[in-house]
Amino acid sequence: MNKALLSIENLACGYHQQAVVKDLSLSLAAGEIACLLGPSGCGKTTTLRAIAGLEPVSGGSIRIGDHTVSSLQQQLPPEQRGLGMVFQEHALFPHLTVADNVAFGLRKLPAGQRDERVRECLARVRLAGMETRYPHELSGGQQQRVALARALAPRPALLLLDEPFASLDLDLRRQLARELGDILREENVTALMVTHDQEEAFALADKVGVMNNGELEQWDTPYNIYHAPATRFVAEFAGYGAFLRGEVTTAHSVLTSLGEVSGRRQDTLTPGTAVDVLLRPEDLVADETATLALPVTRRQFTGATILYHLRISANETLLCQTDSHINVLEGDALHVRLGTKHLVTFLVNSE
Ligand SMILES: Nc1ncnc2c1ncn2[C@@H]1O[C@H](COP(=O)(O)OP(=O)(O)OP(=O)(O)O)[C@@H](O)[C@H]1O
Repeated sequence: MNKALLSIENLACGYHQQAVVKDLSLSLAAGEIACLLGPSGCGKTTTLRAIAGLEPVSGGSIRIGDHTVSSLQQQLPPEQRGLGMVFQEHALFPHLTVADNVAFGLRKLPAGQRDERVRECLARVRLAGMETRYPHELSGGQQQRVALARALAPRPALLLLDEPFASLDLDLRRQLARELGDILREENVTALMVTHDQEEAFALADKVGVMNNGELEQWDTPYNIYHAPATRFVAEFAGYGAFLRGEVTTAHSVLTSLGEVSGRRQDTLTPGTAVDVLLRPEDLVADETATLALPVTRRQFTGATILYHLRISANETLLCQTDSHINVLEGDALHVRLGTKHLVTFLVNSE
């Protein structure tokens, strides 16, 4: 395991005496890419701003490398933190060319090295040849690439990105998010990005943090966030799923209205305990030979797949994702069997 490049302990910060980020701790190793995910207003941007040194902290500490950059006792100015930043709005200098924008943080380098690094960074973001253009002569996606090249050029220890593609349309956003992962890894930069988009976070990040109401509910690999959510909130926020009420029977099973649901359980609950079992769309397998047939209340066609909403009772619905060759209409029944490999359970009425 690499040494922590960013380490936050019990961070608290807010505005006008109001706590916005509460007791947040996380650690990011050198070279890792992480995403902060969470609903609007949960404190993602405030966390990023605190790391950048743009907001004072009211408790806890932030370390970058070997230095404490924020605590109650000290607050290093943003420009001394060795950070790069990319924001949602392009924030390029409109009167400077692409090359001069990228060179902005390289003023201390000799001209030859500076030009070389500008060329290298523009090639990295696939904008070679655009050096003499001005920002207004670029598309929104190209402007964000320039902003990325500018932030990367001085080789920051840590790159902070706040919804860098939010103003772009979905296709371009997904494409840039994919490329961003490659670019960051080629540059070997440690990065923390704020996003609303769970798919973007899963595709890009080594670590994902899910925030809710100022608290970090889980900081983990994308796989664990999806398959081993620590809380109901994380379970519901990070992907489709539904809960099925049941009762623990053995270490490997829960009895529900659909029969025994079995798989490895992570919890240590005793038989007889009432639980809600999380069932992701892939935990239900469409199977013509299955005896269980559930009415389709809604179908979401995506092209390659169909997400079926299946009614179990007046207040219980399950989801099943199939390839789109399995084409059942709303109102008809889909034959399914349970295909759980592991069980994620939450105590009834727990958070
Ligand atoms: N400068 C400010 N002064 C006062 N309150 C603020 C300020 N900036 C943010 N807030 C409040 O702090 C809370 C967290 O805001 P923040 O921008 O960190 O959330 P977020 O998770 O990034 O949201 P979004 O995804 O919508 O950008 C919100 O309730 C917001 O209204």
